[in-house]
Amino acid sequence: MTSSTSPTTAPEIRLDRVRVHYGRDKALHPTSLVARPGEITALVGPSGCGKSTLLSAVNRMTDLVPGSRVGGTILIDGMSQQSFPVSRLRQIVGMVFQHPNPFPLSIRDNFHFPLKEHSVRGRAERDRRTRLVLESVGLWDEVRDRLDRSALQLSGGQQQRLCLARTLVLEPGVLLLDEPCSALDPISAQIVEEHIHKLREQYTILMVTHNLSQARRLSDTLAVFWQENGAGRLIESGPTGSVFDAPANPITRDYCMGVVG
Ligand SMILES: Nc1ncnc2c1ncn2[C@@H]1O[C@H](COP(=O)(O)OP(=O)(O)OP(=O)(O)O)[C@@H](O)[C@H]1O
Repeated sequence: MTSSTSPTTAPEIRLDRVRVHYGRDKALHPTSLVARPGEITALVGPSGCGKSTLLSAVNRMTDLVPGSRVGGTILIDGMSQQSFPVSRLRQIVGMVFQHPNPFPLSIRDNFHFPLKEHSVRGRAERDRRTRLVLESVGLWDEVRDRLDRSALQLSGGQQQRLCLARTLVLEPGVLLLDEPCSALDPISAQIVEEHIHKLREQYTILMVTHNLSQARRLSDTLAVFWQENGAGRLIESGPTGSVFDAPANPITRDYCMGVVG
C-alpha cells in the first residue's frame, strides 16, 4: 500500500526502547518503532507476544493495571507522552478494542456523553459533530432515524463502527486499533476495514491484527513480534511489502507463510 500524500495534522509516534513489566513478569522487551502520520502500522505475531501491551502503553492504559511498569520513551511529535495530562493524552490517542463496547445509552448519547465530558457546549454543536463522525464511518444513513434508540440494538458490525466514530468524535490524531475486525462476521469486518482504510489519511494508526491478509491489504509498515524468554520481542519491521516479500528474519518468513505461529 502506498503512503498517503494528503496533508495531515496527525502526530508521529516514536517509540524508543519501550519495555513493559506486569509486576515481576516482563511482557515486552525494549521496542523501538516509528508510526507515521497518514499511515497504518500493523503489529502482528502470535498470541502473548506483547502487541496489545505495546498499544496500551501508548495511551497509558497500562497505568490502569496495578504493578505495571513502562520504561523507555514514547514521543508524540517529539513531545514526551509523560508531559501530557492523561485525559488529554487519551483524547489525542484514541483506542478501539476487539469487542464493540458501546455505552448502554442511546446512539446519540454515546457521542453527547463524551463530548460533554470534554466540555463541548451546546446541543447543536454536539449534534453536528455526531453527524460528521457517523458519516465518516458510513453509519449516518443507517441510524439517522433512530438516534434515540439504544446503541445496543445495533448489529455487531454497526456497534464497532459506532465505537470507531465515538473515538473520532473527540478529534484524536492517533488511533490505536486492537483487532478491530476479529469479533465481526466477514461482511461487517470488510465494511469496518474499508472505513479504516479511508480514515488512514487523516490519522496515525497503529493496529494489532492476527489477520495477515488484512495486514498486507491495509498497512504501510509491518511490525512482527515474537516470544523470547517469555516476553514479546519486535523481530522485524519495515515497509509491509518488503517484509512480506523479502523478510530479513527467517521466523518472519515462516510466520508469513503460515509455517509457524
Ligand atoms: N493486565 C495484565 N496483567 C498481567 N499480565 C498481563 C496483562 N495483560 C497482558 N499480560 C501479559 O503480557 C503478555 C503479553 O500479552 P499481550 O496481551 O500484550 O499479548 P498479545 O500479543 O496482544 O496477545 P493476543 O494476540 O493474544 O492479544 C502476556 O504474557 C500476558 O499474559
